[in-house]
Formats: sequence, structure tokens, C-alpha cells
Amino acid sequence: KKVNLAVVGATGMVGRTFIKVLEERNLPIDNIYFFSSSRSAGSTVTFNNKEYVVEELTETSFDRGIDIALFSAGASVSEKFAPIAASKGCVVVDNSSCWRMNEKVPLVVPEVNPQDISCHQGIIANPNCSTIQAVVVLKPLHDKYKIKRIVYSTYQAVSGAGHNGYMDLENGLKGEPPKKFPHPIAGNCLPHIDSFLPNGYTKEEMKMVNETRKILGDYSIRITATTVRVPVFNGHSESINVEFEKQFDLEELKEVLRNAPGVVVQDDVANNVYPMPIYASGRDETFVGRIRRDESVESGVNLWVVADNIRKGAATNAVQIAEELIKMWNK
Ligand SMILES: O=C(O)CCc1cccc(C(=O)O)c1C(=O)O
Repeated sequence: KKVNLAVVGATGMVGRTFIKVLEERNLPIDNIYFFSSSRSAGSTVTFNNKEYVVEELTETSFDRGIDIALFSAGASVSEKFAPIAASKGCVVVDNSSCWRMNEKVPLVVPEVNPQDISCHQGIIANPNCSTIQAVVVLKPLHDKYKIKRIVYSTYQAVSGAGHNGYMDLENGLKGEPPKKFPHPIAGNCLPHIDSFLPNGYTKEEMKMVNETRKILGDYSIRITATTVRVPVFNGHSESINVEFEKQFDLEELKEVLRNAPGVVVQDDVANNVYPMPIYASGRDETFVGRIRRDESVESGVNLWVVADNIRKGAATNAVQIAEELIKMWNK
């Protein structure tokens, strides 16, 4: 059975990657529609060698029998239009932060909690890029050793801030002042992603804390996070320190990761083999290395985790959710 699919935010960095991934994975699409703000409406996009005019998103955009809508147009667009789309029988896969913590909305990484997809009531939320790559690695370890505490330190690429963020690094390297970031990003690090909250954390840091617990379905896990913007064009890196309730054997733990869906272990420091953004960029897997025991606690491990924040961190994860929906409907 083929589906009618819409892409909302079609001209953005994630929107354009939705198109690329939809083509690569050859989803059974009957009709496809592309929507954007009035600013970009009228431009054209190419899908499967055919040109489409991008339409302005309106309240009636979903009156044409759309089965799935992939949203990546910002939280305010999702807040207004995702419920409208859902009310017309369309299932929304929303890449914004807007609906993630709503108890009626499953928050899904297909390799981690695919069973939550069937609980949807019209909207399924795509987690934050930094959370996705972390839980792909943490889920098999949580199942086997039960996680007690996580310390996240992230090194996030400028592509996570869209085209303007990307240009701040490109132009910053030529000495030009930043437009998107509050300070120069070239040759610098900004411990400031999204806005600051009263507790001194940023929204990005609290997204990792709250989303990890919801996706793993365990609100007893203690988590803290520091998220940092670094002068890397694409691909997020994360240092993840994990403490377990149970003891583990290091070689067994590495084997668990080697067998984990969506994970590639790159860990041979004698030959300078470890995950790097320049390698992960353009790929859909989550790469993990520097796997070593944390001798400072009873049962702990340090991990270095890298993934393409636009692909697995956003577009590919959302398209994988759409694939699961289509599989459910074709049973
Ligand atoms: O509301 C917006 O304009 C988007 C802000 C944003 C930029 C980059 C990643 C995210 C995210 O949380 O995935 C988000 C978000 O949806 O809050």
C-alpha cells in the first residue's frame, strides 16, 4: 500500500535531508507534497528526478488525504499545525521540541523503543539530535547492566543551528563577525545551545536529561549534561560517562555494543581508530569508541559517541519512524 506524504519545512537543512533520505530508502510513496513558510513558498524542490513547487503551509494544507507528514519547521509551526494535520487523519512525525514531553505523544528512536510508535494519537515526536545518538548506544547497556547515572558532555556541530549557524563558522574562519551565534565560533567553543533556563542549564541540556528518561522509560536514571557548540561543520560528538547498578566485563560490554542495532564500534587506539565527525558525517550509524572502564566508581564506563546530527540526528530517524508506520499499516 502506497502512502501520501508531506514534508513541512521542505527548504530547511533538515527538510532537504528528508528528501534525500526518502529517495535513498525508496519509501512506497504515491503522492508527495512540500510545504514551507510564505518566505520560501514558490521555490522548487526535486524528488525522484521530478520538480515540485513548494506550497505555503496553511490550515487547509492537510485536506487532501495525507497519510504521513514529516515536520521540521520550528517549534511554533509544529505547535499550530501538527494538531491540525492530526485532526485530518494524518500522522505527524515532528522533529521540533514542541510535543516531545507531552504524555499523549510517543518520543521514538526506532532502534530503541519502536513499540511506543503504536501508542500515537496522531503525533509522534522525533527526539533532539544529541539525545538520539546517545540512546542508540545506551539502550543495550541499560537493558543488560541497568544505568544508574549518566554524565553527558557534548561537542556539537554548527549545522545543528541551521544554515545561519553553518555560515557563522564558514565566514568566521575568514574573520567575519557572527550573525547567528552570540560570539565568534571559529577557533572558539560556546557552552550555550538554545536558551538558558532558571536552573542555569540550557534548554538543550534539559532536552537530553528529560528525553533520555522518556525514551528509555526509566525516570529513576540520574542525568546531568553540558552541551557545547564547537567549530565543526557537521556531526555531533559526545563524551558519555555511565554508571551501572550491575557489574560488567569490559570485553562483554564491547561485544554488546558491536551487536547493537544502528551502532558501529570504532575502537583501536593503537592505530588511532576512534569515531570522528568528519567520518560520521553523511552516514546513518552511531559510532562509539574510547570504550574504557571508569575506575573512579563502582561500575562505570566512558564512551565517545559520534553521529551525523542532520541525518541520524533528525532526518533519517524521522523517516525510519515513517517506515515503521507503513509496516504497521501493511500488516
Ligand atoms: O523552534 C525553533 O525554531 C527550532 C529550535 C530548534 C533548533 C534546533 C534543534 C531543536 C530541537 O530541539 O531539535 C530545536 C527545537 O525544536 O527546539
